[in-house]
Amino acid sequence: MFEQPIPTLRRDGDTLVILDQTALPFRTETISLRSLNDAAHAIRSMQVRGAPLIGATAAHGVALALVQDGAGDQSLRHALQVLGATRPTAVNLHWALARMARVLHPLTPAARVHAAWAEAEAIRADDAASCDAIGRHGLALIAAIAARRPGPVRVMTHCNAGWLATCGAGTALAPIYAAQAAGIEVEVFVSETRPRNQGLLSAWELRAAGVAHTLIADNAAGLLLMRAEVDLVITGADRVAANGDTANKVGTYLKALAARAAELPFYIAAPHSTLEFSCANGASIPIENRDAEEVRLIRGMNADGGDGDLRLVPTETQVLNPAFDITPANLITGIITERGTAPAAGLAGLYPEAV
Ligand SMILES: CSC[C@H]1O[C@H](OP(=O)(O)O)[C@H](O)[C@@H]1O
Repeated sequence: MFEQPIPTLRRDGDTLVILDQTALPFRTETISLRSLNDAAHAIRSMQVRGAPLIGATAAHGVALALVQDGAGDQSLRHALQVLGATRPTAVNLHWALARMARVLHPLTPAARVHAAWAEAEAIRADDAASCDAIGRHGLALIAAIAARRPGPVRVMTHCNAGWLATCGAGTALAPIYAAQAAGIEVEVFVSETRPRNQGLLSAWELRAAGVAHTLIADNAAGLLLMRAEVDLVITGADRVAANGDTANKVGTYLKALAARAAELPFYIAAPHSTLEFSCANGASIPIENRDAEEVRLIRGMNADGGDGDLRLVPTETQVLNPAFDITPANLITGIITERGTAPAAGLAGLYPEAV
């Protein structure tokens, strides 16, 4: 089982300790969440981010709410509503809250607090196990490339779908860590991923793990793919529809288009909590529009090592800031899940009980 260098989330009595991802990669800081509002803010502000981690945090947020506000029906309904409204695209959030509701609604208030912590922990453990399995299945793809020719296997990714985005090894980066453990040489091309630059989190992760990586501007990805300087692309996902259409960090679609034009394989890595079989296709996946200031500003480190925001344009500048886009199934070579890798349109074969 992959061990996170720093737990992305950890229960401590009646608090939830999270790694503050708005401080990374410049500062490593944790925050103790004590209430429903603390948990909701942590998700909305992206102190915790990444589809699986958002779900696990929301699940623990329900437990925090029942401890602080009581475990009656109204308190439970309020907690589910507040947490469910934090971010719309990552289905993991709604999957986790629905699972908490199924467990908690039938119980008496007196039994709910213990059950909430237990179910939230089960969601955390489930995700960690899923990440490890995704790593094993994704390793097979990397090993097949390594067997064909000498030299490092060159993987491009997008955003951060590493251990920081989950309760375990990550999704898109889990096969990278599995390949490293198996002694297979890999090199990762990491896109900065404007505007929140989650690619810097992947660079931080990979540097700490000793995995060779190269940071590129988002707009450089097309040239590397066109030149076949990449062997395969693996990204994470926030929601996979029944037909394989996939929502992921904005910019994923452009990489999928460029990979297809270069006839290179493009994979999505996603656990079952990211798959929504009741969602027919990508057209019905809600796309989160985030605050315009995320685009108008950029965070960095100044000469004396402090970090802060720099303004790129005046506040009067009009901005559109969709946080995700949709990659159609026909551009996706396969989806790597904890049950194996399937063609994007063939997920039902891995989850017959879900359809
Ligand atoms: C395994 S993380 C999946 C997904 O979540 C990230 O979104 P955000 O950083 O806005 O929470 C990104 O889309 C990752 O690919």
